[in-house]
Amino acid sequence: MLDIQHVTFRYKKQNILEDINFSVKTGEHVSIIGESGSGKSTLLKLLYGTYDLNKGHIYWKDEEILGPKFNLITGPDYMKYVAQEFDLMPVISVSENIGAFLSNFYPEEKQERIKELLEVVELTPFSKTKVKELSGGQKQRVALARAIAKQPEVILLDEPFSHIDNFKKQSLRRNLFKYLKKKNITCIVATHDKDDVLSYSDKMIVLHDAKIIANNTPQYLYNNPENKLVASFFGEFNEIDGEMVYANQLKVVEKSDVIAVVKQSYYKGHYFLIEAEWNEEKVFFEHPEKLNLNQKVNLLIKK
Ligand SMILES: Nc1ncnc2c1ncn2[C@@H]1O[C@H](COP(=O)(O)OP(=O)(O)OP(=O)(O)O)[C@@H](O)[C@H]1O
Repeated sequence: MLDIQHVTFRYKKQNILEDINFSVKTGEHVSIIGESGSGKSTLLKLLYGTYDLNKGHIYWKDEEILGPKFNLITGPDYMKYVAQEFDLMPVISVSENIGAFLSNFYPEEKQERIKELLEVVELTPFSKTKVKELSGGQKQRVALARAIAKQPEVILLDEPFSHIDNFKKQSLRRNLFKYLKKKNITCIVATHDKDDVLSYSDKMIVLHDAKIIANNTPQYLYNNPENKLVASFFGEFNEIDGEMVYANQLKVVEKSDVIAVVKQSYYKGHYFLIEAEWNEEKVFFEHPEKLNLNQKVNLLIKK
């Protein structure tokens, strides 16, 4: 178990993280979300032992994770951290980068392992390409493969698919997260992308104003978004009488007391997102067809 106890951290005078407490069981997949600058990357760096804590403790099993005051080399050997800037060797090939930390005493096993990892990140055709000749997204995939090459007990991923195009992202995400679950690797992901969270995370931690404001399963937080920050992570929403109502929970009906005036229809593929005005406020709802400007519609919440 990874145990984070009363962690407080500041870069200069301002607390970036304040009294942070949570635990992650072995093999669990946890997402850290929050606005830009809320401290997600900093938290991953603290888990990796990059900085000394101002207060608190971090343990993996019975071992305390300590910062540079106590360790010459950052990062325990059972942990891997894939930062937003990947630290690869540009003039050697993709395969050589992935295999860089694998033992040369077992050359056949090493080649087998590299082959398996190339398949996980879908880079088999690039195995002999020099890393400096790859695109940003391809480099990110090499960094991910390299991080899991030696099978860490814990992997920390900072925006792991940020450079990867939508064509590849879905399958890569499935491959990687399935692989980590199969190998029982504990995984902590800092992300802005709900698709990283909804189908894969056991828990989701929300950071705001240096604190954890929610820590629960994605299903629970989706169904009970207590505040705007959580609701906005999952999609377009309205605040109606203090309650968060997703755009897909607001329906056009024959009769209701809520009469809104359509202002805009946005094409979204299998539906339109409609922006309308009600009581001089904007409301958003989903509708199967485009609606006309200034058309009046009756709305009802249906959860
Ligand atoms: N090395 C540093 N020195 C001083 N302040 C820093 C340093 N790194 C980050 N910060 C500040 O700490 C805060 C948290 O930054 P952090 O990178 O952890 O946020 P984040 O949630 O990961 O953001 P993003 O989603 O944009 O990646 C920000 O206000 C940032 O400016």
